[in-house]
Amino acid sequence: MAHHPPNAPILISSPDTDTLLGQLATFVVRAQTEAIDKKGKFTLALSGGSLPANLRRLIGHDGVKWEKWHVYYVDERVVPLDNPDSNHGSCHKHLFSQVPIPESQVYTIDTTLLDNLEELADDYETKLIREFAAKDSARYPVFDLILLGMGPDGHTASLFPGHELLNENDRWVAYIENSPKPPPKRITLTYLVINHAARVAFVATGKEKQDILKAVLDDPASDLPAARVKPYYPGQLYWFVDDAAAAKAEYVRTPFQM
Ligand SMILES: O=C(O)[C@H](O)[C@@H](O)[C@H](O)[C@H](O)COP(=O)(O)O
Repeated sequence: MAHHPPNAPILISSPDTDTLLGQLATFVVRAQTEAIDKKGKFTLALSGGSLPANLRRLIGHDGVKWEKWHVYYVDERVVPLDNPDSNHGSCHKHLFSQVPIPESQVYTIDTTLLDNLEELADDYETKLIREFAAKDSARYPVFDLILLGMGPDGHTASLFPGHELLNENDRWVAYIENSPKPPPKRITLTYLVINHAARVAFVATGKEKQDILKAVLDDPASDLPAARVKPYYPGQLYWFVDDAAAAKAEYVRTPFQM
């Protein structure tokens, strides 16, 4: 596949969390509707951290077709699904337990493999291959939407500054045993997957993200993990942030079209 340069990221900054979460929900529903119109389903990958709770405005939102959703995890902590650290556990608690999404369309890690990280990552990769590679002969999975968070060190997914996984150029799903953010054992989608998505959106709030957001958005040469998210054309990157997180960034803002 010939790769075109990435589109410039679109930064949407909201005065408060409520506005931000309402816009985020509208954005997700638009992506969903476009995907369903095109191919009858919506493929989505979700992060952990604050993201699952930040999707709460989707509950009861007009136009959500939960039965068409196919949900994967951007990264997952290698713990049982009912462990408080589990990203699936968090998504289940904040969202999926409250909406009619078919359980079989939420793709969790295989918890019989918790003691074998390599097999666990391979198994999750096989789930992606089943979803994406079987139907069209695409070389990479093309998610309709990938939702990311960013840590104050610039990490995203379980891709941490200076870590060897930043250069993973082969696997779609990789494992990490020494994550600096606990818990240490995780699996993560790699840039091969993230940068082939149709849309990628970061959600970042609060003043503890000010400096890192400036570093990522204002320096086109930044090689921080979050700055390496550059979806290939025609993929588009969005940043949904609040004014507290955006306070130091000079990057141009785009008003959200309701
Ligand atoms: O499983 C994880 O730990 C996440 O996927 C991670 O990449 C997260 O998105 C960031 O650390 C931001 O977390 P917050 O949104 O909570 O700041």
